[in-house]
Amino acid sequence: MATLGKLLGATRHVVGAAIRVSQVRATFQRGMSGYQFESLAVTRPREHVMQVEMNRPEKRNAMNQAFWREMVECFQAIAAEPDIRAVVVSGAGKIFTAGLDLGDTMSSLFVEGADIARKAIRLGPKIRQYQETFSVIEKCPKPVIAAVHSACVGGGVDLITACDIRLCTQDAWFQIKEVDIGLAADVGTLQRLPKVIGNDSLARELAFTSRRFEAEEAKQMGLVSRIYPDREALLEGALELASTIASKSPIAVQGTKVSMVYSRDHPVQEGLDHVALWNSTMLQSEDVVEAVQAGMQKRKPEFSKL
Ligand SMILES: CCC/C=C/C=C/C(=O)SCCNC(=O)CCNC(=O)[C@H](O)C(C)(C)COP(=O)(O)OP(=O)(O)OC[C@H]1O[C@@H](n2cnc3c(N)ncnc32)[C@H](O)[C@@H]1OP(=O)(O)O
Repeated sequence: MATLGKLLGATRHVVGAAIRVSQVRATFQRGMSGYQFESLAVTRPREHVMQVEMNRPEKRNAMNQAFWREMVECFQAIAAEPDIRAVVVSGAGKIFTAGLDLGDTMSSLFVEGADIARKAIRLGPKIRQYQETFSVIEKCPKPVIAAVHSACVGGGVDLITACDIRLCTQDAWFQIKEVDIGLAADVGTLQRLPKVIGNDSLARELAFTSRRFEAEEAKQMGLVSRIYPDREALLEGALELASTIASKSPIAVQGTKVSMVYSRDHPVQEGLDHVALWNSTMLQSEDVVEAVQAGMQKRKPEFSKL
């Protein structure tokens, strides 16, 4: 009974997501003109691939209030784009990101209220809203690749741990900086990093000390999977990887992401039940026939829009 309840819960989650996606699709079916943002530059550099670039280079891509809001709008729109199959997230200018905007966003955390409880009741939803800025990446069924060059500070680590794949340049460095500004990190690093690197002790060390670590160590711990000599090579590598992913069946790739995200947070049997339910529909896709036939005929498969 408990398993059935969980499966029904999972199904409701999937159906709920589909309804939200169709609502957003209605809003964003305006092609690239729907992707005009203040803090982000959104382009389609390759077929089926979107690049989302944090775009406040003069402020080192510090995460201001527009950013926290626009990332949600942007990724909800991407989730609903039938022709987009993979995403690259990058930073414009000198560094990837300096994390939380210590002016604009920091001041939004000082809320009005007659007493501490009333202030807390206002602040709680704001923190949850900021959490959604990165959770939306994880909820987007399309694989998201973080391409990190130079500094990735504070909120930057929260952001990249919500991505599916992380790549960086040789000169990249990372810092879970929150304790240095008097905060427990609260938008994803503490929850996701130990799972990403599979080393709880190291995750705690980095979070307690805010020790800066470099590309080689990031690769050794499993935070990034590849290191490139410079930003140009990094972006080329990230886009190439995104194109490879985009050449596969979108039904298969998105089912894989949804299943891996679900399985990370559930026991093996629940993950197996979830993917069995998922595939009882998705295995009936025309993509299975097309992928198998293309393989037999030694040709490139063609998959239709979602
Ligand atoms: C509910 C909240 C959830 C989120 C929590 C997140 C928490 C965090 O992210 S904690 C980490 C906060 N970030 C920092 O402490 C980093 C501060 N910045 C730096 O240390 C340096 O800027 C950096 C090493 C990243 C880059 O150094 P560089 O020499 O290349 O640049 P600067 O000359 O220092 O800065 C250039 C201009 O950018 C502005 N700027 C840089 N970082 C921030 C920031 N975090 N917030 C706002 N503005 C930032 C800096 O003021 C300069 O502006 P200007 O003086 O107008 O030229």
